[in-house]
Amino acid sequence: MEEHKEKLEFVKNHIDSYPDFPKPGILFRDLFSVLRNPRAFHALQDVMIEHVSSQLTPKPEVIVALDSRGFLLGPLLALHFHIPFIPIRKRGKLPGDVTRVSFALEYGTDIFEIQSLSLGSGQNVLIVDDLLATGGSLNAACQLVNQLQATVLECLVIMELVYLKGRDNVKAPVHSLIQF
Ligand SMILES: O=P(O)(O)OC[C@H]1O[C@H](OP(=O)(O)OP(=O)(O)O)[C@H](O)[C@@H]1O
Ligand SMILES: Nc1ncnc2[nH]cnc12
Repeated sequence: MEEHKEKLEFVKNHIDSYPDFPKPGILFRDLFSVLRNPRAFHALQDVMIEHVSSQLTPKPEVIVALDSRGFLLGPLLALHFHIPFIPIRKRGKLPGDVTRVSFALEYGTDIFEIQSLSLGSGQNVLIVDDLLATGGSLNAACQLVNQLQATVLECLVIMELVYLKGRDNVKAPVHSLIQF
């Protein structure tokens, strides 16, 4: 437990912050500054795996992650737990039959898509992303999972911008490892 906290603190200390990026008024929290440091990236992987192993029941059957920074994280869990990795992508990037939803961002609007054959009815899904801001992205992801008749066990994010109250907009349990 102490070790878990120390690893989280270590990761937090490696998150760089950029005021007024990409727009005035946004304080951008940069996941890439963690990935740049192999010890910090490893600590991040450890705390994600520990969370799923010790705090999440039932266990996920599928990892779904969000375009694009979620793609750096979801596969770490999918490989570790030997379960499928499924992407949710911004519009027009996925081939075949897709299920679609539009949503609002902290700085704009967008459309998310998932391949319709990628989830089975009743599957337990863990959704992974780097950051929770307004919650628009994660809630859209939950809608897509639900449209395919699967169940969102939890949305796991590395960083939560608590002051934006984004978790109130997500109709599924949210767990954040680091809060700002
Ligand atoms: O809680 P929200 O207000 O929805 O914002 C959070 C989302 O915003 C960022 O992605 P972005 O859309 O900037 O895309 P990127 O990962 O491709 O940079 C971030 O990686 C989350 O996915
Ligand atoms: N403040 C922020 N920092 C990094 N990514 C974000 N996505 C939405 N808001 C963000």
